Amino acid sequence: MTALAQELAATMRTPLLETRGLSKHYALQRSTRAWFRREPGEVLRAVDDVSLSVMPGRTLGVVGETGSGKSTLGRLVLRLERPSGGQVLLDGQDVASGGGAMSHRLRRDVQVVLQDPYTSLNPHETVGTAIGEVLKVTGGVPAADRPGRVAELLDQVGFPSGWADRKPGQLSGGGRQRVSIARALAVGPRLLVADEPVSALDVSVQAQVLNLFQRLQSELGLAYLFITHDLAVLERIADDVAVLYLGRVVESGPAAALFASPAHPYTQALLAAAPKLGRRRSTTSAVAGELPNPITPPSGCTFHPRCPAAMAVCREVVPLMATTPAGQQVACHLYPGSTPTTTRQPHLVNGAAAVAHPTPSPGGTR
Ligand SMILES: Nc1ncnc2c1ncn2[C@@H]1O[C@H](COP(=O)(O)OP(=O)(O)OP(=O)(O)O)[C@@H](O)[C@H]1O
Repeated sequence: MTALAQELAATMRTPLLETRGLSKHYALQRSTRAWFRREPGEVLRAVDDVSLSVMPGRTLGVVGETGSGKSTLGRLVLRLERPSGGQVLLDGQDVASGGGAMSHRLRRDVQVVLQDPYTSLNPHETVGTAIGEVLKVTGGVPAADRPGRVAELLDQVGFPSGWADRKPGQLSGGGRQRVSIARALAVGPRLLVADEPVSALDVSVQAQVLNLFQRLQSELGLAYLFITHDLAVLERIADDVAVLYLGRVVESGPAAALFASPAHPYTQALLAAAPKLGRRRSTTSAVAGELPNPITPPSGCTFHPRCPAAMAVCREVVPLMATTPAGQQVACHLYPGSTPTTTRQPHLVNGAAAVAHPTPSPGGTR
């Protein structure tokens, strides 16, 4: 193998983006603490010890009910919030210890597409101006070349170049989402963090925008961290999936294995309730029982009060990640390897220090 081929092979094995034991714990306000009878120092664990990786050119889907920590995870990856613990790595390098150069690289390499592009688009500005502004700020494209580059970007997202003169109000929801994708592409990213990018769209338009994401991935080699509450969307677009419940990953693995044989009872319930893409379903919880208050999470496995397979151990002990025969990682006492040995149990009562981590799977998530 030539040196170049070896370097290329190593690049393909290194995750573009990785989180290791990433956590975000929010301090509780004094009044909230008093109301819920929590002690000073107790926190809301929005994201708790999450380890994931996104390989170049692949899509990692993150799914979970409202309040499971998906958006917080996205903000942590984008460094819009500081983590309480753990690391975010870009090409294997810790972004927190990489100084200004690393922050600059993160801003260039990782861009975001949000659910509601209206909030980020100026209603008085034309589409062309909105995209041109990004080219101006990020540099690299001389002023004279910007209109041509804007036309190219509009073409890439499926717009006629004549639409550069339109304003956001003259576009449909799908059209505005295309503009926000074009703006993200203007920076030249390698990864898009897409936070519920199709949730606000009509079902017919959802499919078109997902097609666009897929086409851009194959044309530009983009990777996606695709955040959604809707498993049907991930079935269409994800290579790997991580399922979040109350801030923790309960199952992850290759999408094909996870959809064929979901291992965790929570994933099974989400999947049973998920419609096929193209049929609208309510955004209220699809899983029996209510999502517990994250300020007072259940002990042991936090899913146990809603779990049809709950056992006594589930009320007491936080499950470790185990590997299923099909290759998923799952944190559930139903699987050998998830229940820690008695010598380790003192560390594993919910709310205590970090739980041991599995080693990365070659599939991209863990
Ligand atoms: N700035 C904050 N301060 C305190 N708590 C927060 C803050 N941001 C988020 N949370 C809490 O963290 C938890 C996770 O919220 P997050 O928005 O990440 O979930 P989500 O899965 O994205 O939900 P949704 O689908 O509704 O956006 C929730 O309990 C939320 O109330």
